[in-house]
Amino acid sequence: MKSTSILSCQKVTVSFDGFKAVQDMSLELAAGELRFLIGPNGAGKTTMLDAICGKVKPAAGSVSFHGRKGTVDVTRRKEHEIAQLGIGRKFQTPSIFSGLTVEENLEIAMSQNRGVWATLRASMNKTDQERMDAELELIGLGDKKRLRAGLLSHGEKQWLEIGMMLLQEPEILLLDEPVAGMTDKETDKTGELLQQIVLKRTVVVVEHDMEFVRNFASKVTVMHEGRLLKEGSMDEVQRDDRVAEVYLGQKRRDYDVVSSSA
Ligand SMILES: Nc1ncnc2c1ncn2[C@@H]1O[C@H](COP(=O)(O)OP(=O)(O)OP(=O)(O)O)[C@@H](O)[C@H]1O
Repeated sequence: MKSTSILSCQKVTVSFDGFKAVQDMSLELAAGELRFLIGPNGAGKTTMLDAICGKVKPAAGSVSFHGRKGTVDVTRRKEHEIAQLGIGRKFQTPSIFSGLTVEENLEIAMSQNRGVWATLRASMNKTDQERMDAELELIGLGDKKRLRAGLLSHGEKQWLEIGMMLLQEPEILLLDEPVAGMTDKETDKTGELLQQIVLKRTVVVVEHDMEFVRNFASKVTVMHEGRLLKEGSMDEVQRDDRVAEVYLGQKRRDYDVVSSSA
């Protein structure tokens, strides 16, 4: 039973010039869960991830990370410190080095974790090589490790970036629309990859692709106008009239997908 809390956000409010993009939002994550954060455009999903990774500072509320190094009040730390503590953030556009090979990209990610040591060591040792091979296998790019990253498909680039993040050993991974622009096959592979990742880590995914959410989510958090609207299984969320209403008002297409399987 995975029930140890790894992140606790209490009544978080984020304001931009007086406009509350996130308001009184609470979110509790258990270690090892794959949580989906959904809601219509402008609901505050991305801003909530920003508050967790320190990109924005809440005007009110608390964000406590119960990581390997004990409990940390994230709102008091800088973004790079939070990343080092174990909260990794992936944005929509992959930030990889296109001119370098897949393997070289992963090598750089691994050395970033190590700081000074990496610059002192010219080549990877056996343990590093094994970690790298395991990561390549996990992200499904083993046979493309010598290919220049710029030549990968859109989906493969996203997986490479996820692999790079994993080599930095985050305890929580925050992903913003990871399957946007992917083919159906790539989307399914991404879902399977996330299921593998949560065997060791906790993942939060902001997502608009409802079919993807339905296929891979166990617990879903719905936001609307900066607030928590509903939390529960996809079935519970799909049956909720208020959820249907906000999707009807703002995103007819998403709602149709949600309701068609309810
Ligand atoms: N830096 C900012 N300055 C001012 N307003 C902002 C800023 N960032 C976000 N907002 C506003 O806050 C609200 C929430 O935005 P946010 O991007 O968090 O929503 P979202 O749920 O992720 O939306 P989407 O699904 O469209 O990406 C929106 O109204 C947005 O315009």
